[in-house]
This record gives sequence, structure tokens and C-alpha cells, in this order.
Amino acid sequence: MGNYAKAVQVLQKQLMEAIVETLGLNFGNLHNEIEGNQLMAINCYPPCPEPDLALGMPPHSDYGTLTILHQSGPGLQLQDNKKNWLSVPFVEGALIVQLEDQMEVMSNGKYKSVVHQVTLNAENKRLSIASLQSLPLNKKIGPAPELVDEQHPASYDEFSFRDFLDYISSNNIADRRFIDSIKKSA
Ligand SMILES: O=C(O)CCC(=O)C(=O)O
Ligand SMILES: [Fe+2]
Repeated sequence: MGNYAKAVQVLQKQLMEAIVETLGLNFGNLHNEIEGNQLMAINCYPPCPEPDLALGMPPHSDYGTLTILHQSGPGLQLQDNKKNWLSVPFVEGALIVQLEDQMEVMSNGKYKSVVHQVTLNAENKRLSIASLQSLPLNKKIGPAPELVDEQHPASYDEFSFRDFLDYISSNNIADRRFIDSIKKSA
């Protein structure tokens, strides 16, 4: 597990470098700011006798920059921009990379954080290992200044991982996602 966590950290850094480049930003300048936290979540979903009546994990988006997910079987679903749920095909050994809230904010909305949920299965247990990468606990992130101008005003307030934790301790994210609470109204 330790080796897996370290390998995923290296992959996450490489992916961040590539993604930051696609936004036209300089990774060299951002590098120290971006390196932060890695949280490993191991999720176990036992078989459910009535899988249509329950979810393994309710709809949410993760708070960080990237989530890298390894799954033992199908169950993950993503929401498209018309709010339809799409099942992610299961490919043995494949890693799933999801962009998350800090990336949406940093890109000033150019990239969207993915809303996902987990369905259950009547026969099979499912395991997943999610590596949630984020900026350090107290580091505020806002839209990158290079992506903000008169035509593209900042669409989000700054936030830190701590702000996210404060939000979820007193709000139900099923009613309103954290990222919706920091969107500036047009
Ligand atoms: O089990 C999965 O496929 C997803 C887990 C997840 O969304 C999470 O840990 O945030
Ligand atoms: Fe998640």
C-alpha cells in the first residue's frame, strides 16, 4: 500500500504538470503551491440484497485537484452536463483519473469537477482505493490570475481544504455541493 501510494503521488505530479500546461500556466511557478496532501480512502461496498434501493456512495465531487481511483469491479457512475448518470466501464487494472473542485476553481471553470456516485451489486463485494490529492490544508486557491480578465472575471471565491472541511461539518452536501457555495453569481 505504501508503494502504491508513493507511485500514485508521482503519477499525480506528472498529470498535474500536463494539465497545468494545457491551461497555459507555468508549472515551475506553481509547483511549490500545488504539492500538498494525499489522502488515501479505502472503500468497501458489501453485496446489497436490494441494490436499486440504495447507493454505495451518494453523489458528490471531491475537494482536491485530482483523484486517482483503482476499483475491483464496476459501480462508479459519473454525471454528465445534462445530469444523466453514466456508468464507468470496468477495465481490470485501469486507474481512473478525475478532476476535482480545486482544479475547477484554479482553471476558473474551464475544467469541471466531476460529480460521481457509487451503485451497489446484489452478489459481489466491491473495493476501491481512492487517492485524493489536494493543496495543503490551509492553502487558499482561487482562479489562476492568468485566466482572469475582463471577458473572464473570476467565477469562484478562494478556498482551502480547511474551508471545505468546515463547510461539510455544518452543511449537507446532498443539498448543495461545496463548490456551488463559492461560485460568484454572474
Ligand atoms: O468507490 C468509488 O468508486 C468512488 C469512491 C469515492 O468517490 C471517494 O472515495 O471519494
Ligand atoms: Fe469521490
